[in-house]
Amino acid sequence: MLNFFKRGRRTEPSSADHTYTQTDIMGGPIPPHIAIIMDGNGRWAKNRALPRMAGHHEGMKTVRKITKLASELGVGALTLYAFSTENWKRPKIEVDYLMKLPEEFLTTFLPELIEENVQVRIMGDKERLPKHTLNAVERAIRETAENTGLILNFALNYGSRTEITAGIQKLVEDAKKGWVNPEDITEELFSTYLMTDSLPDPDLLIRTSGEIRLSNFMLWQLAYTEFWFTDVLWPDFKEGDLIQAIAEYQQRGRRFGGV
Ligand SMILES: CCc1cc(N2CCCCCC2)n2ncc(-c3ccc(F)cc3)c2n1
Repeated sequence: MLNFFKRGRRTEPSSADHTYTQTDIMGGPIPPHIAIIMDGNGRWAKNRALPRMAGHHEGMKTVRKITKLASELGVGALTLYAFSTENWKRPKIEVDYLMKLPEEFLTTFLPELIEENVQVRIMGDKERLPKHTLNAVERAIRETAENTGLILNFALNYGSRTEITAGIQKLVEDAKKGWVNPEDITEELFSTYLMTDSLPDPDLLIRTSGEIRLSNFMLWQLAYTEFWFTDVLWPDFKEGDLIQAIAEYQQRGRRFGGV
C-alpha cells in the first residue's frame, strides 16, 4: 500500500528507478490530456528568503516551459490549476499580484503560443475575476480560438464541488423544462454539464511539492486518471520531470476498473 502513490523523485536513479529521455517516451502513448496542480511556489520563495510573489513569478516561467514541451510532444490538452476558489482567502496583496499574472504571461508569451498553434481556454467562475484579468484572458481566448494544437486550459477561480453543484442545478432546470428525463441521466450526459464539456478526462494528473491530495480539483473528471506525485517544487519543475511523469504513466497498465 505504501507504494500506492509512487512519487516522482529527482534523485540519482537506483536499480528500481530510471531516468528517461524524450526519445524514450516517443515510442509509447503520450497522454492526450495532462492536468497539473502547480504547488510549491510559496515554499520555493521561502527557501530563498524571497517574497511569495517571487515564487509565483518563477512558477509562471515554468508554465511556459512545460506548455512548450507538452505542445512539442503532441499532448492534446494541458489543464493547469492556477487559482482555486479557496485562494481568495490569501492576503489581498498576494491575490492582487496573482490576478496580474495572466496579463503578464499573455503579454509576454501569447505571440509564442500563437506561433505554436496553442489554443488558450479557461475554466472556473469568471464573475469574481478582476476586469483587467478577464479582459486579458478573453483576448487570448479570442486570438487563439482557431488554433488546432495543444489546448492550454487554465483553471481560474475553479473549484470542483462548485462546478458539480452548478452542473446539477443546470440539469435540474433542464429536467423541470421537460428537456431531460431522469432515466436519461447518464455519466456521459452529466459530464456535458461540467466546465470540461469539450475535453476528455485527464489521463495523467501531476502534483508537485510533495502534497498528496486533490484540493477540490476535477473530482469528477479524475475518476480513472493516473496520479503522479513529485517532491519537486513547481518553480523547479523541469522538462525532465514532465518526461519522467509521462514515462512512468506509460509503464502503468490502465484498466479503467477492469482486470
Ligand atoms: C490567476 C492566477 C495565476 C497564477 C499563475 N501562477 C501562480 C500560481 C501557480 C504557478 C504558475 C504561476 N499563473 N501562471 C500563468 C497564469 C495564467 C492564467 C490564465 C491565463 F490565460 C494565462 C496565464 C497564471 N494565473
